[in-house]
Amino acid sequence: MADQYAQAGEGKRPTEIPVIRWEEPPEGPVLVLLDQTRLPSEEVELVCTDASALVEAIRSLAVRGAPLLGIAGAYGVALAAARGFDVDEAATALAGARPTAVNLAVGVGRARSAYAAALARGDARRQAAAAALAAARQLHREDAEASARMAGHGLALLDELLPGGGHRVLTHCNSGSLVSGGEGTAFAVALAAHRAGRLRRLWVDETRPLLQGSRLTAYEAARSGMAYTLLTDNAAGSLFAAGEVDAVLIGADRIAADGSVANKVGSYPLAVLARYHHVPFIVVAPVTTVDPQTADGASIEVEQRPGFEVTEVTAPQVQPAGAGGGIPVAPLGTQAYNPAFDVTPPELVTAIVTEEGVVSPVTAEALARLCAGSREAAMD
Ligand SMILES: CSC[C@@H](O)[C@@H](O)C(=O)COP(=O)(O)O
Repeated sequence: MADQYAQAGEGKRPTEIPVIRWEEPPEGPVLVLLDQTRLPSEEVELVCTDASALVEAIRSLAVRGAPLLGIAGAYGVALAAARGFDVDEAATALAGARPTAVNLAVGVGRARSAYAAALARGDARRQAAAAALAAARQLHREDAEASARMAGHGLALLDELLPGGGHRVLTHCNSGSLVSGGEGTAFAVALAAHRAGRLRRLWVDETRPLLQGSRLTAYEAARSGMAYTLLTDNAAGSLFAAGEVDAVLIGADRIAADGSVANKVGSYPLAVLARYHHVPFIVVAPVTTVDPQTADGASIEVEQRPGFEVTEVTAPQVQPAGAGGGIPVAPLGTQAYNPAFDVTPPELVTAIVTEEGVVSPVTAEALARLCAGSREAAMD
């Protein structure tokens, strides 16, 4: 089956411009983002001069994906501080821009605490702003390191679970370098397998309604030179039934204390399919995505997105037609159910791979031990 699919790409960098960067032109500091809503057609930068522009970029998914949201949130606080805005107000707006990915609140909290601690020890506002920026840069570096370590642990796990090699991996949404300071979470594992010569194929779910799979993951896969194939989300069942999937690799937006995993809507059905077909369902996420304050899956707030994302197809090239500015694909006035995420219970998750190691089987106790170990290491 594999031979009929075309292989694209020749090992290029994932994008020509960085996904996020801080700059200090003479007019004042700015946060420059790769506008992910414009991919794959074009790589366009979005320049944020204040936190409210960043809040809008987060809501519109110009910047997205749990780890990157954390990094962006931290830089957003630094931006507000550097430009003399009310830092608490900016931090509250940023942390609330999207509710499900816990990394956003974690990143905002890290920079805000650094700012507050600097003021508390008597630093001037300018120095406190520098402390917030240092915290954002630190988080950015840590995420890159975590990403490399997750890739190593994840590949070792794949090799252990699938000793025959030639892995055929299915992924959903986008979890590569577009969501990270490094090469990402789940996608980074697939990339490590590709580089080690052990990835036979990456199956890429298109990920309706906003197409993070086809627009972003396929983009990254093509540029990496790996063998990949795009499928509609509803084709996954027949792919499993045909015996073409050896493992599922996905990221996470929030992992509750009991091991329930919130990720892009469509992840839970894949977990059910994987269980039925005896295929490992592996979640790859940094420890910052584990939220000990959220007890279980039912306590995770799932972001509800506007219905027009389902009732219209949008693209930068099309002229406004419906409420969201896209081409209607449903009768005008149709109501849509559009949760951005779903929650997979821990019993359907084979393993959670973090930079600190692998949790399998997934239990509240094992997760708590992992998080406690990571906190201790951070304090050393
Ligand atoms: C490390 S990526 C994990 C998740 O953030 C990713 O799978 C995802 O669901 C992103 O959703 P998005 O709505 O595009 O921000």
